[in-house]
Amino acid sequence: MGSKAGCSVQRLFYDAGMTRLSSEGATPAMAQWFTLKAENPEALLFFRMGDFYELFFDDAVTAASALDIALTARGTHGGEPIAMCGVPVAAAPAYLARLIRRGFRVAVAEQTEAPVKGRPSKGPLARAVVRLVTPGTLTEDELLEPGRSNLLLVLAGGGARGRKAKESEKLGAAWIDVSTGVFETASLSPDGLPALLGRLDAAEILAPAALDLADFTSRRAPDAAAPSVETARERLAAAFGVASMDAFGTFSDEESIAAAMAVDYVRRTQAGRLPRLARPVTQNEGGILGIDPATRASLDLLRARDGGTDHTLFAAINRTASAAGARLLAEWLAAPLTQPARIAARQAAWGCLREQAVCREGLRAALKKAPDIARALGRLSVGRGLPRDLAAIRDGILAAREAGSALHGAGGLPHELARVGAFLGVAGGLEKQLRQALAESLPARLDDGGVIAPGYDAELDEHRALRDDSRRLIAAMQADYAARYGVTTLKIRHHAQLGYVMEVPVAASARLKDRAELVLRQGTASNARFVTEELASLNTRITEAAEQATRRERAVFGALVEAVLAEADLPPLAQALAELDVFQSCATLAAGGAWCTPKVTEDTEFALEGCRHPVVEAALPAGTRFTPNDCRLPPEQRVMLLTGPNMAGKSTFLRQTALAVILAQAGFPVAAERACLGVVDQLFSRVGASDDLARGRSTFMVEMTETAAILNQAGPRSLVVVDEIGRGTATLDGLAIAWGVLEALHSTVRCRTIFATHFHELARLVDTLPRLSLHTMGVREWRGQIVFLHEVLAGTAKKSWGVHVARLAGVPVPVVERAARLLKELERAENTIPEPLPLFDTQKTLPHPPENTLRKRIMDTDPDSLTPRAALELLYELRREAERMQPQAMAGHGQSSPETDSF
Ligand SMILES: Nc1ncnc2c1ncn2[C@@H]1O[C@H](COP(=O)(O)OP(=O)(O)OP(=O)(O)O)[C@@H](O)[C@H]1O
Repeated sequence: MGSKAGCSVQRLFYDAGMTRLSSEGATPAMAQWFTLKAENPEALLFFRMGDFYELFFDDAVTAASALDIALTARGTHGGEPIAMCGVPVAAAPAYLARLIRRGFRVAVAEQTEAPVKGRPSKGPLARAVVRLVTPGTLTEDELLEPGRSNLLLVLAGGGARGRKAKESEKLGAAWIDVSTGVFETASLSPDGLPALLGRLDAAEILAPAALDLADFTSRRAPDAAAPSVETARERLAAAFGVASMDAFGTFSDEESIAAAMAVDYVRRTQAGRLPRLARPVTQNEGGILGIDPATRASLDLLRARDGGTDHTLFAAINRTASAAGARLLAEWLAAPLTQPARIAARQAAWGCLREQAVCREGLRAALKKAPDIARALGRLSVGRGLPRDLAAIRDGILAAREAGSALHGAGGLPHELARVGAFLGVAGGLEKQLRQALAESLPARLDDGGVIAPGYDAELDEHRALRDDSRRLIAAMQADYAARYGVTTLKIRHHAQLGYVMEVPVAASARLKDRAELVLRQGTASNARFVTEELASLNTRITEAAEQATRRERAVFGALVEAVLAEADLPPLAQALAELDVFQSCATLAAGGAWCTPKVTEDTEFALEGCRHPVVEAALPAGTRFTPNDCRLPPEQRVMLLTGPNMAGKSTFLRQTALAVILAQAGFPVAAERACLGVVDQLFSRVGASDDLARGRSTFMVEMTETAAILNQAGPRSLVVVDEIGRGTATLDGLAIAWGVLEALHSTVRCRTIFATHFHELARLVDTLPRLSLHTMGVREWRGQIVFLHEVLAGTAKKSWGVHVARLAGVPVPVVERAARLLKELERAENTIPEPLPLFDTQKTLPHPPENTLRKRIMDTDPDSLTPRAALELLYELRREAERMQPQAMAGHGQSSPETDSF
């Protein structure tokens, strides 16, 4: 959602377009348009005219282009034609969805007054904006993804009141899912903002202009003024009908301001009506595993790097049976826990179901039938409820009861299951009432009639009988008139303006023109239409009966909605069903075999046995087996240096280790034979190149910024998995950087680390870094080719096999051959430097001047006192110096050979 393109179009359009227009000289209807547009300058205005929503001026130009619909003109304003386009009301949801997905906001202006028949109107019908549709405040099924939350996030602080954000300044965050009523808040430091943004993946973000939203900038909502903390607390208390917010917990000042702004924004988008919101729950920042956006992006948790959802961790583990269950699974996967006790409680819940196949199947069957109670409640609470939403509540309560019977068949339930199980039998009275009230076959909309079952409401039955009786009267009257006037083809029809009329063919009408009781009202080429006093009175009776039936049906529907909204047990029931679905999903996954229950502890152990990458495993071609690997990072060897050829499976190994942590701490099964993990507080994964050219940062700059973030933020309880640090720059600079980073992770940050690299020189660090272990990806050479074993073994890779991989990838043969020869040459040159490095021999390659300080340093160095690192550093300095002093000689390396010329 929220494409950058969409937003820039929008911004351009508001800046350049609307502000220069004046309503002077507008027709009354256009004056109305100007008023409504001025109230909603940041939105496209859908202006209801009959059966169409029309858009005018720049709104029309923008919408026509975004929706690929015809742009026309209607009348003039200020001497210029008024641009116009429109969408039929019946098709509006699909058009709205397209606009919202492109990041637009849409204000829907309806006619709030009905035209009165027979009374000419004095001016345009009254219109008002009844809804501001924005990406983060949706309730309609057509506009929402069933299995994903749709959040509005509001941030306060960090300059909310004109101050510049300071490192120490706390931010307040509040997020609401209008479609389900979820309302949560958090207080966080500015450092924690990227992780929160990545975790929530909000559809729309209201934030002070001073706050950098990085990759989420395109989801920014128009700025809004922040209230004072006193006003914020008063508004929140009023919204929830309590004397003070203290009743709900302790909220920081900024948290209260963010929460009040969120409530205000939602109220504004719903045209003054506040949807049913759960009371705000403050989230403890420390209770959730910190995963920054770059880590999320590199791990394909909920969305893959290609933007799809198929090849994701979520898709690999999802066995939920309901949309609400899928939403909660995604939420828990995005926010793994850090308290072993809470993790163990989730494990116990699904562990019990894994052992009880019959109960599990019963639950799945019941949950499959459970409609989305939370979203139905959300729509009903903002007055957009449909007949099917009431049916969803009825069927949801029933499905919950069925799930309850299946669950209680299991016996000896662990605490979490017993807790959710307690809600499954509630709201029986409401279910019975809805069962009696709703017709068997429901129309799509309330206005279509026939929602309430016959026999449920006596008054409604009475109006309906009268209305239906009148229909029988019409049939009788038609037969009577046909006989009386001797016209067998005579029909009594309803006409929009004339009401009921007697319609006869023109040929027969001549005979009737002298009948005094018949008044000719309309003639067409083929028919003549007459009215009579009898027909007029019938008209009144039928219209009144039908109107009364409609009114009464609406009232009964409204009363049912009230009853549903008053049922306090429904929101916890919906939550219980979702949780139960997540537990059964985990149990179903684990029961399929090959997934284990990890042991999550308070210490810093780390042992994965037979671990797999579930997404790579699922994508392997048929007949190919995934090779499981162990990963041990005990405190005494917590840093693993992993070398190995390209394509050997390093990235897969790194990612599967990070995914195992996420799954384990979300309380889910892990794709391994055994797992014992000391809880991780922050996870940093940098696997695979990325760049951010849109924000003016090169691949190397992104790599270094992310490396800096890891070194600044990681702590002893963190897990860092990094791949090819230093790859984006010159080899020697890259090696030097990788070297320094590895040392810092080992000795300063002291976190569990897997460091994958092609700089085999780093293996020498094992002599100086006591907690470093060396591992490599196994390969076998066979007839000049390499076979990847995908096994992680002790040791260091001898070479990178990059040229072989280039051949496999289809790089033209002459290039591969030339590369192979060059490689040999380079290796020979490298091998002329035996251990310990005889730096003194190379001095003769150095041109003098005698004042060359590097040369002097080399001359002064005692080779026996040289550590490998110091030796290497000197060597690299030496090489750089040589490059600088002998540009001509170095350039010779790049001269083309006959092979390359012929290529
Ligand atoms: N454990 C495994 N079992 C089976 N196949 C694997 C395994 N690990 C990786 N593969 C296969 O090998 C391919 C390459 O793996 P991966 O990208 O992890 O290699 P790499 O060493 O990181 O390569 P590079 O250094 O070029 O990035 C994967 O797409 C997958 O098909």
